Amino acid sequence: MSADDPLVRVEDLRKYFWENDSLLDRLLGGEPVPVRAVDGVSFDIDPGETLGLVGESGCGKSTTGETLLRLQEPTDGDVVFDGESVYDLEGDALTDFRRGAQVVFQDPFSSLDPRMTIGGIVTQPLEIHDWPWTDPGVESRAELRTDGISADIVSVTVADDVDKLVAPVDGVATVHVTVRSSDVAGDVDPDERGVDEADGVVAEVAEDLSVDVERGDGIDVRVSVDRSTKRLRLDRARSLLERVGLSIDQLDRYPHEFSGGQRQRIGIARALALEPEFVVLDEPTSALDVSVQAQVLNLLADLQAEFDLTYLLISHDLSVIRHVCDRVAVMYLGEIVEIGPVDELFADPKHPYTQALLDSVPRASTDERERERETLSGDVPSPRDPPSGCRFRTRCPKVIPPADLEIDQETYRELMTLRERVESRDVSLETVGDDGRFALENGTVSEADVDAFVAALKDRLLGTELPARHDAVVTEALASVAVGDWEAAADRLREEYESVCERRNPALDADEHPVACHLYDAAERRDAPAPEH
Ligand SMILES: Nc1ncnc2c1ncn2[C@@H]1O[C@H](COP(=O)(O)OP(=O)(O)OP(=O)(O)O)[C@@H](O)[C@H]1O
Repeated sequence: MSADDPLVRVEDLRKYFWENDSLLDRLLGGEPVPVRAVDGVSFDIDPGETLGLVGESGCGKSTTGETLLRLQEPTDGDVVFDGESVYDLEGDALTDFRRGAQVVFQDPFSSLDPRMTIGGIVTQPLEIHDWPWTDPGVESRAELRTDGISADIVSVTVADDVDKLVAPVDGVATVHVTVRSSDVAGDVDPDERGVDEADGVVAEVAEDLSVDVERGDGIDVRVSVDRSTKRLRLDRARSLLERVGLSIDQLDRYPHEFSGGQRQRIGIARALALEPEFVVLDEPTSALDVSVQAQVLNLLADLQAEFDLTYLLISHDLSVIRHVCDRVAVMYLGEIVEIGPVDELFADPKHPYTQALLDSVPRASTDERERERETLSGDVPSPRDPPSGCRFRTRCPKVIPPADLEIDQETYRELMTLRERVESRDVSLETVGDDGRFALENGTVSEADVDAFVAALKDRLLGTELPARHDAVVTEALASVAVGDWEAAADRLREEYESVCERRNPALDADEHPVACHLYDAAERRDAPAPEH
């Protein structure tokens, strides 16, 4: 892996779920229909970077995080971590990946085992991964400094297993030893680990190791790890808890004795226990009080700087993303629709979905406040049966009308919603008109009633009066509905109003700040309203 390579590369990742097919589906014997939770997602995360993944609930964010950590097996695609395909890893290489890539879950209440003490929770990954590790191939070495004593008479022995506590560089674990005469060293606490005094000589070791000094013909210094494995693990848990802002005398307490924010700190300490390079933060602050959220986000930022961490931050909350991320990927129904640097994406959101999401966040600047406001209405469609073409088109306030259709966006949106309802037969004919005015037989009104029925139906389904041309098309389509021919109605409306957005799924363009929307592809832009917002 070269210095410019991303730490994580996600390539056309797909994760489909089949297991939720209902009994009815199975009885009807149709082909199983998968939930396409993640449907062809690609992005990179550079070392030290925080990439945000944002979108409404159910868009596939958590499934993306879990699949790229190999907590779920992918349906297709690849994830390359540190230059190697995650799904090809086996044995030690897989164990190393499990150590190096960790997760912090949303809910600190359910992600901590209530029967375990905090000490047990934070030391558990250390036990599972048999920490501390020592490698017989690693050479142990001392770097000696002396003060008031000649280095020639000092001999230092370093135990082979100091790599348990000293990270080796290029196969060498180096410990830093200082030997001074007591005159220059001043007072020494003999109980402190890492310091020893004998016959007017003080030896100190900079790392978290033990040191013994003896004076005979010369000065003999021995550096070792003199604690049991259990002790080392508890010491590490203590220092981690301290680092995340908890008191070290809380090791024997249970999760229910802590607040939500403290529990999330415990979850973070657990995730960092094995010194990972990469952490997926899945809604790390969503379950917390607003007052605590910023503290936890600041802690995560401090830890990232201190330990060179790379983050994927999953959140539905754009204000959290803005606070922490370098870049952000916007996800809708299993796909990435826009990805770019966080400042650019907030100042100049391109995709109508991103624009709509941003409209739900309080504005920071007047410029942004003055942007045309669009609201995001309706629910995310089912990932079992996503809309054809652009998946956002059923809710998009900027869906592109056919080129020859002179129509304002509001009217077009209304007609597209009408089409959706006709296509899914989501119109109750029984309740049209005044009570009992129209008698329906087999879902059909009598021929004499068709005109009145269509007028009443139009009143019900449309908020505004349509221009004559469109009124004629809708009247024709609804007349088919009145006689039970839903297919003819749907065909008539499609023939007139079909959008490029439903014919083709736009791909992310190759821009610095890529977006997947037909408003931005050159061919469509000629016909479409300008994409400004
Ligand atoms: N094990 C599963 N079996 C079947 N469907 C699943 C499974 N896990 C997730 N899904 C479905 O996959 C889609 C994506 O879910 P996912 O949890 O990844 O979305 P999300 O964006 O993280 O939402 P949230 O913020 O609510 O967790 C949803 O429709 C969800 O119901």
